Amino acid sequence: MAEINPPELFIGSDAIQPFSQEPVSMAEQEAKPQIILMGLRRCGKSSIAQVVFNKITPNGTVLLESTTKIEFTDIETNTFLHYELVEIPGQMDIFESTVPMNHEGLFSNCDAVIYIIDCSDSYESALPYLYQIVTCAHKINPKIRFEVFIHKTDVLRQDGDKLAIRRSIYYKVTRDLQDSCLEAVKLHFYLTSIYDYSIFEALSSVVQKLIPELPTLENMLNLLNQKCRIEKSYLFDLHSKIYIATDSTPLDIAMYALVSDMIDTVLDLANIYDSGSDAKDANLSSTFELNNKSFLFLKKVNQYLALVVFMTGEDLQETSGLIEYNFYLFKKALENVFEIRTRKSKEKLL
Ligand SMILES: Nc1nc2c(ncn2[C@@H]2O[C@H](COP(=O)(O)OP(=O)(O)OP(=O)(O)O)[C@@H](O)[C@H]2O)c(=O)[nH]1
Repeated sequence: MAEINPPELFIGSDAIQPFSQEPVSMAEQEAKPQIILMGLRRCGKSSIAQVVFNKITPNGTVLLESTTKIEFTDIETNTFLHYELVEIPGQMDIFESTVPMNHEGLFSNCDAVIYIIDCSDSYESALPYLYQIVTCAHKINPKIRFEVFIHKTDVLRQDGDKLAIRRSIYYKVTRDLQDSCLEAVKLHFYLTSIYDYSIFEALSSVVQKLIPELPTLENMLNLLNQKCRIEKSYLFDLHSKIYIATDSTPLDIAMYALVSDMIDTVLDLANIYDSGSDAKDANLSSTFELNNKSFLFLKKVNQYLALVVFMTGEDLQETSGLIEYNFYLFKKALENVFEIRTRKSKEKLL
């Protein structure tokens, strides 16, 4: 199978092939990755899905009714991110034989399990079910990744309390797995809440792992940073506000919050002044000037994705030409990566 080489970036567009977005076939759709959302009753599964993907306000989730059957949601929000979210109701024990879809079928096709623990309740009661899921799912499909969201952290006032709970859960879970000789199974822990940006950040980390081109995208963003003296850059999915890639510098949650607010503002304004023309929409860009000569610059790269960068100490008037040119090359390179992906998945199906 041909390897994906990083596209030739920032040296001119001659080497880059034109972008073609062809319809996805049935077989390709079936191959999409699957993420399972699990946890005890009322831990917050539906709320997370509704807030992130359906734009319900966090307060609006208070009235959500308990889920009674397994829910499958196809999430295709951009060219790189197409997966299925499967929500298992908290009242359903998937290890019971009466459940409509048995756990073997469930885990054998799944890429990641997100297990949600309500830390506002007695979180220890959620640990035996987590242990049961990890041991069983790992046996059926050793490739599954386990992501644990320690959720509703907004109810904990002190950062110290959040870290103490995380430490305690981590310690108990790893000890139980070690006792079962399963220390090789790695779990990732996140502190989340729908009342702040932590849930978007955690989901970004989870879904990024589903994108095989992630190292290439990271490389491209690193190169862009170098060429334009950018401090931080993100490739955002505009619909869900999940970022599908960022450069290799450390992530700052305050910066993420700022970028996220910027996207909301720009999209709201774009909706108000929308001319209805696709061409205008595709060229959408915006600059926010912050304190101390720093800037946030957003530019749409296609219908779903936007590149957002943070710069300090630059005179934007002077550098705007350089940025525009490199953004253009970035966009072309991205199209190239997507084309390689489409070609590879077609080859796989032959
Ligand atoms: N404080 C706080 N409450 C939350 C958060 N996320 C969800 N909730 C609340 O938790 C309650 C239960 O949320 P659901 O999303 O219905 O829980 P669920 O896991 O889907 O429940 P089942 O369908 O019974 O499995 C709701 O009242 C939500 O408003 C959060 O981050 N913080």
